[in-house]
Amino acid sequence: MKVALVGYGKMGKTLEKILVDRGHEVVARFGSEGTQVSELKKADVAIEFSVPEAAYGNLKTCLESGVPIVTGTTGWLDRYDEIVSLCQEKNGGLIYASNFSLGVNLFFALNRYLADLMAPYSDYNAEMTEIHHIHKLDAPSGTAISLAEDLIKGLPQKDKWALKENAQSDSDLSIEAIRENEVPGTHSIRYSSAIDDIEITHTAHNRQGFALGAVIAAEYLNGKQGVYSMRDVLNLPS
Ligand SMILES: NC(=O)C1=CN([C@@H]2O[C@H](COP(=O)(O)OP(=O)(O)OC[C@H]3O[C@@H](n4cnc5c(N)ncnc54)[C@H](OP(=O)(O)O)[C@@H]3O)[C@@H](O)[C@H]2O)C=CC1
Ligand SMILES: O=C(O)C1=N[C@H](C(=O)O)C[C@H](O)C1
Repeated sequence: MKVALVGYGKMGKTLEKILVDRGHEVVARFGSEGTQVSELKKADVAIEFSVPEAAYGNLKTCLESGVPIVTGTTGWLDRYDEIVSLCQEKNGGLIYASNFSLGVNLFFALNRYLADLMAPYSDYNAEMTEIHHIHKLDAPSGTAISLAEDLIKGLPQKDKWALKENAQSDSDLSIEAIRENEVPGTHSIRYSSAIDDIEITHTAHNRQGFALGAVIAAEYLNGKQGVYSMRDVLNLPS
């Protein structure tokens, strides 16, 4: 598979190693100078990990150039529906995931299960903490938002999420976003009562899992049209 890397920072470089190990060829690399359509078109699939303000434009260019795209950039999701419509209009291919690692996708399922289990027990209050490296531009993380949206669907006590400093009522799911050293990504969900706490945590040790998952997603998308998720790629139950 010929791959264009749109965004060639920490993730782009980790992706390149995994792509080469799996027998793929990186035919183009783009950074903050932006994409070049003639180079982009050499790829079977583009993998986009850039910055929140550039993601929408990059995805639009890929879809308009007929290049299917796997994107993991976070912080641009207010425009997700526009990109899905463009993908459908162009008969393109798209996979977005706030987190591509197998471990986090299993953790998503565990979070949904736990929220359903806790729904009748209003003595427990749910809260979330995410910890990332100091270079991260967005807060809360895309993964925390995915976890929060799933939790709110299952737990009647919460109706929206808010960063801890903005949380106003008991029905807000508080998300504490901590920025610390070079932490790759840690997410915890805690149910606290006066009697005890129940807590689940996913800790990434490095970026390998994110990058491997994105490469597996690109292998899945190659030659397909449509909008897919990591649940499709990993064949996980909905
Ligand atoms: N979904 C997931 O599983 C994961 C998602 N992420 C997300 O991926 C994104 C990137 O993370 P990371 O690699 O750590 O970040 P980095 O800051 O290390 O890299 C970002 C890269 O994007 C480039 N860039 C800036 N503007 C553009 C543009 N207009 N077009 C193309 N590239 C551009 C930068 O270029 P230059 O070097 O020239 O400045 C840089 O190389 C973040 O949003 C992060 O949250 C991260 C890990 C996992
Ligand atoms: O910026 C990062 O590094 C990460 N971003 C993603 C997110 O916002 O959830 C995924 C992972 O946690 C690492």
